[in-house]
Amino acid sequence: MAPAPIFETIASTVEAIRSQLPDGLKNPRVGIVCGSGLSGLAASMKEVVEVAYDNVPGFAKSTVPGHRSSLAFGFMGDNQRVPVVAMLGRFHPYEGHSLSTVVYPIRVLAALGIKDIIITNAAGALNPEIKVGTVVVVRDHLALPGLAGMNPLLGPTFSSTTPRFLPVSDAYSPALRRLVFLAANELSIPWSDFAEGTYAWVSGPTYETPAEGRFLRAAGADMVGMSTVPEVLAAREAGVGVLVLSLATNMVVIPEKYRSIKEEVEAELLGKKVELPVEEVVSHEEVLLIGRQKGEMMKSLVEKIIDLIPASVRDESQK
Ligand SMILES: O=P(O)(O)O[C@H]1O[C@H](CO)[C@@H](O)[C@H]1O
Ligand code: HPA
Repeated sequence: MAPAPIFETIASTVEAIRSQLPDGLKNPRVGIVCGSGLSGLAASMKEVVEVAYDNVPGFAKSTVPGHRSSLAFGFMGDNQRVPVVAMLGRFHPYEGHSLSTVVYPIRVLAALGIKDIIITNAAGALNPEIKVGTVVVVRDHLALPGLAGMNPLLGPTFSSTTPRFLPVSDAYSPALRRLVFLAANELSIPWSDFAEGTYAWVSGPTYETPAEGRFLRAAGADMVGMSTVPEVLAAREAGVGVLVLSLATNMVVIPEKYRSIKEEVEAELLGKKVELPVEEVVSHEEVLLIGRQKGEMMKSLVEKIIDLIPASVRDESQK
């Protein structure tokens, strides 16, 4: 038997999810994707109902430390009571998930009715002016796997109304990006904690070599990570407004000059004292640590942004 078209599968997933929710939460307006170590973003939600990915047909399980595997539904906002859904844990291709599995939850969230999505991630900073702990409001991306043939939208179009050729030059909503800075101002978060930039998507799971880091920087990227872009593409395909917040959890190791083992050995042979450089490497533990340190600020920020999304804007499907 031919597999069911993807939108039919999604419709049955949506039905399965809604059957586990009270009426007020069946139609969330805003989606949130929690990046590595950022599952606490959903902690300010009220009247939370958690649905484990195990109980959602078509959802995989996240295998990455710092990612949980459930959807949290609840209300957010001080001024408004906005029904939201947060993905506590995402899927990455490097875990062995296909791109269609990676974007499946986004398509489901869109079918549940979200109008906007706030996608967060932990990422390495390529731009030396971006310090660890900075929140980078993403305004563009460089999808290396996508350019090389790994695009989640490859294949038959999602539905008869889905555009075959999706423009993505406008993928990152200026209206939503603006709200980040208004929210930061209201919360008195120092302006210096924010930057704007381009996110490079790489497949991972290896972190970058110095040459790769230099290459991405030269190509115009400010940040690099192993997620997000497939989700952005699926969200835009569904007409959902996208905001991406990248937390700089580490500097990508790009030494100004290579250590010369040849010179070191030569100096040693000549009896000279050799200062050995400290070799830096990135670790996922470091990534999670910064996520934990900045988690509270990110949580307040996301909550405030959701509060600031005017109902009129929230209910427009295209921005
Ligand atoms: O992008 P998120 O899921 O936040 O996680 C980032 O952190 C992990 C590497 O430390 C990678 O998965 C990278 O993409
Ligand atoms: N490179 C790629 N992905 C990442 C990094 C990095 O330095 N930090 C967190 N995710």
